[in-house]
Amino acid sequence: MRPLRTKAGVRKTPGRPARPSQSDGVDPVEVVCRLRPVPEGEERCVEQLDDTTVLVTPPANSQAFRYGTAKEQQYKFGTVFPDTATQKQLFDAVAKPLVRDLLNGKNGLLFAYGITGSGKTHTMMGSQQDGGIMPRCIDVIFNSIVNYQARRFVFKPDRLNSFDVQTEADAMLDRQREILNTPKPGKTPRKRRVPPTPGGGGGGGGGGSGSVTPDESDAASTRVPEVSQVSGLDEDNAFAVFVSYVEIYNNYVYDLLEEVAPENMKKSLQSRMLREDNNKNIYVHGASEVEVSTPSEALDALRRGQRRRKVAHTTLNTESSRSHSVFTIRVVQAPLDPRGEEVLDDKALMVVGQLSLVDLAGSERTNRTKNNGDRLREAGNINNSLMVLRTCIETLRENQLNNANKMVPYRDSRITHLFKNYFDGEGKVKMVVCVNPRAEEYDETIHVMKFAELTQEVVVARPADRPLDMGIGLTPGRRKANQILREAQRRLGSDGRPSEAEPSGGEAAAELAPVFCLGPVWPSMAMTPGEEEETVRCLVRFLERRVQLRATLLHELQRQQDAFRQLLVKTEMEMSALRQENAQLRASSDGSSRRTAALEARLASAEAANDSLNRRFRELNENQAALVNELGEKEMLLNQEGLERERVKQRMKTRMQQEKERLASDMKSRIKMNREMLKTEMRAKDEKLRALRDIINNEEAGFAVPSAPPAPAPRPRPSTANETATFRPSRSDPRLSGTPQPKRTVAATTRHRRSKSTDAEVWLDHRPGHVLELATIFQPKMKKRKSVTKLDAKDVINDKTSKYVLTHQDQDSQGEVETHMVKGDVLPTVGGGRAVVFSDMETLRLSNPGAKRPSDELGPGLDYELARERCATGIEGHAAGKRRKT
Ligand SMILES: Nc1ncnc2c1ncn2[C@@H]1O[C@H](COP(=O)(O)OP(=O)(O)OP(=O)(O)O)[C@@H](O)[C@H]1O
Repeated sequence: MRPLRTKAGVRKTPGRPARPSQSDGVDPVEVVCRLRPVPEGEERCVEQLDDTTVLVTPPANSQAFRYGTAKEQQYKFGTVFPDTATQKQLFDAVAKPLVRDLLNGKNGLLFAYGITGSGKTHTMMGSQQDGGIMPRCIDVIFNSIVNYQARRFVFKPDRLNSFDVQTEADAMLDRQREILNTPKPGKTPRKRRVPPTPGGGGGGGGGGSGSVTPDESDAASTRVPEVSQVSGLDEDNAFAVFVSYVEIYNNYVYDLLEEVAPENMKKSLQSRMLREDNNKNIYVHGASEVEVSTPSEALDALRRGQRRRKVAHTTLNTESSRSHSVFTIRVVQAPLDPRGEEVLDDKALMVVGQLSLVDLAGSERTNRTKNNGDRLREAGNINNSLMVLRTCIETLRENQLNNANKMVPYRDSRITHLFKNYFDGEGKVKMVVCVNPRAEEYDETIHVMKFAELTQEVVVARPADRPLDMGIGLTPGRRKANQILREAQRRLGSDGRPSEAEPSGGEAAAELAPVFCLGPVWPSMAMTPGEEEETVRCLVRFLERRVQLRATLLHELQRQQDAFRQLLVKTEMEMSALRQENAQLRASSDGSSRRTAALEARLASAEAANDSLNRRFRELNENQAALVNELGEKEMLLNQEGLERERVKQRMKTRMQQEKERLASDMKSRIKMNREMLKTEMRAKDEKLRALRDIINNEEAGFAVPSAPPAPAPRPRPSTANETATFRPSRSDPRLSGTPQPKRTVAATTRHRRSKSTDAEVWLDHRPGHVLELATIFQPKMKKRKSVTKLDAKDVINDKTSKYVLTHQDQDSQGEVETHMVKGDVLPTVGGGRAVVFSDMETLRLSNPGAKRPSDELGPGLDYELARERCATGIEGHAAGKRRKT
C-alpha cells in the first residue's frame, strides 16, 4: 500500500516503494477491499474515504490504543467496495477478467482473505438469489462456451494433471457406462437425481455423483443465474469444463469430491499429496476432477463438496471456517479436425486454463480465540499457513525490490506450495480483502490491512498469450461449415428429396442432389393418341440422360473404388508397418512401465515415509511449542512468586522497621518515665536523708523532735565527703550503741502514707486467697474500691482504676500471722496499656510481747540500722517484677 498522509497524527509508512508498474511484463498482485455492513449504531473503526482509500482509526478500547502504539492510518487499494456494493459489481470488476483469461487458456488465482466473519464466504459463495464469485464464474463460463462444448468424455483426465482426447466411439462407451452406473431414481428415497437439461437444474456430475437433495434442487430452481458472457472465443475449438474441490485443514489436503459410499460418509477423508507434473505445475495428486456440462452440474459438485466438508468437520468436531477451501475450474480446449467434426487427438494442440477460487480460513491470533487442545492446534495451523503465505509474499517482495534471489519458502505450507506456480508467473493473482469495520475487530483488522498492503507490492510475471489457432493450417470456420452441412442433410431427409418446408432444397441440396440420385422425377407416361411419338421421344431422352448419368456415376464409383482400394492397400501397408512398430514400442513400453512401476513404488514408499516423518516432525514441533508454552507459564509463575516474595520481604522489613521504631520510642518513653521516677525517688530519698540528718543533728543538739512533718527515710546511697564528715552512723557509733537511747520519731512521707486514700482514687483490692480477719486497729482506708480474688486484665486496663493493693497473709518463723499489703499505682503505658508500679508495702505483724525477737539479739545498735534501712528503702514494682523492702 502506498501511504497517504496529510493530517497531523496520521502515520506515514517510511520508505515505502512506489507501486510496481505494469509496463515491464509483470502485473502487481491486485488487491481490492470489500467492507461488510455494520449494524446500525455500532461503533466503526474503518471508513471509506474515496474509491481507493480507507481510513482506519483505533478505537479507545483497542489493545493498540491502550499500549499507545495506535494511530489513524490510511490504506490504499486497487478498489474499495463500500458495504452497499453488490455481488455483481464485485464480480464484474474482479472475477470476470479472470474468467476471460481462463477461456483464453490462462491461469488465475483469487483469494478471499480477512478475519472470521468479515464476509469471505459471502463474497465467494453468496446466496441463491444473489450468488457470489464462484456461481457467477460458473455461469459466465457456460454462457460463453454453450455452443462450443465437446461431447462428454471426449476429454479425459489422465490423473497426471493433464488430459487425453478420446475417439468419439470411446467417449460414447464411457457415456453409456455412466448412464448404466447412475443410480435409478427412487432407489435412495431421501435423494433424487435430476436429469441433466442444458442450462437447467440438476444433472449427473462426472462419475455419477451428482445426486442432490430435494431442498437443494428446490434451491437450484430459485437460483438467479448470471447472464453475461465472454466473447471472442475460438469457435473452431471444442471446450470442456472440469472442477475439483479440495480443502487444506491442519496442513493436510483433502479431496472434497472423493467418491465415497454413503455408509462411509462419516469416516474422515484421506489426505492427498501435492505433486509436480511434467510441466512443473503443482497439483493435488489423486484428487477427483469432475467433468461438468452445465452450471447446475458444477454447482452440484460445489454443494457436494461443501456437504462433505460439513460432514467431515462434524466428525472431527471442527468448524468449516477453520480450513482453507480451494475450488478449481479447469477449461480444456482443443481444435476440431478439418471436417469440423471431431476433436484433434494431439496433446500439443490442447490448451488448459485454470482458475482457483480460494476461501481462506479466518486470520485469528490464538490469544484472541482463547483456544486450547485441538482448537489451539487448528488455530496454530491456520496462523502458520497464513504466516507462511505472508512470509512468501514478503520474500518475493524483497527479492523484487533488491533484485535478490532469496529462496521463497513455498513448501513450508500446503497452501503456498499448491499456488507456487501462480507466484512464479503462471497466472494472475488477485485478492479480495474482506473487512468487518466494527470497532471491536480493530486489533485483527489492522494485521489484515498490513498484509494486504505488502501483498500489493508483489509483482508476478505476466503469463504469455498462447496462440489458440495453433497455426496448424486448418481452415477457420470448420465448425460452422460442418453445422451447415448437417443442417442441409437434416433438411434433405433420408430419400434425398427436398423437404416440404423448403421445396427448393437450398444451395446445399442442389450441390448434394446429383451425387445421390439419377436425375429429376420421371416425366408423365400418359399415351395421348397422336402424341405417342412425342411421349416416346421424351422418354428416350429421359432414359438417355439417366443412362448417361448412370455411366457417370458408375465411372465415379469405379474411380472412388479404385481410390479406396489404393487407400486400403496403402493403409494396409502402413498398418503392417505400424503393427511392427507398435510391437516394438509395446515391448519397450512394457520395460518402461515396469521401471516406472518400480520407481513409483519406491516413490510412494518414500513419500509415505516422508509423510510420516513430516507428521512426526509436526507433532514434535507442536509438543515443543506446548512445552515452551508450559515453560513460559511456569517461568511467569516463578517470576510472580519471586515478586510476591520480594513484596512480602519488603512489607516485613517495613513492619520490622516500624516495630523497631515503635519499640525504641516505647523504650525511650519508659526510660524517661523510669528516670522521672528515679528522680522522684532520689528526691524523696534526699528528703529522707535530710530529715534523718535533721534528726541526727537534733539528737546531737539535745534530741529535739523535729518540727518537720515525718518523711520517709532515704535509701542508703553513696554519701558525699561532706555527709561522711557530718553523719556516718555505725554500730560503733557511741550515739547509736550507747545508752540512754534518744527518743526517736517515726518519719513518714506522703508517699508512704498508710492507706490514706483520696476520694478520687479507685482501688483495685486484690485478695487472691482467704484472708484472716484480724480486727486490728489500723485498717486501710479505700473509699472507692473494687475487690477481686482473681485478677483480670480488664480490671486493671480501664480509665477508673488508679490504685492497686495486693493482700496476702503469711506465718512468720515464730508462727505469728503476718499480713502484707503490697500497693501500687496503676499508670498508663506508652503503648496504650496500663502498668502497676508498686510503690510500697505494708506489713502487719501480730506478735506476742513476751516472746523473744531475733532482732532483740542484735543489740540496740542494730535498731538504728534497721530503722534507717526501713526508712530509706521503699518497694517498687511493676508488671515485670517487684522489689521489696520491709
Ligand atoms: N457484504 C455483505 N453484505 C451483507 N452481508 C454480509 C456481507 N459480508 C458478510 N455478510 C454477512 O456476515 C456474516 C458472516 O459472513 P461470512 O460467513 O461470509 O464470513 P467469513 O469471513 O466467511 O467467516 P469465516 O472465516 O468464519 O468463514 C454472514 O451472515 C454474511 O451474510
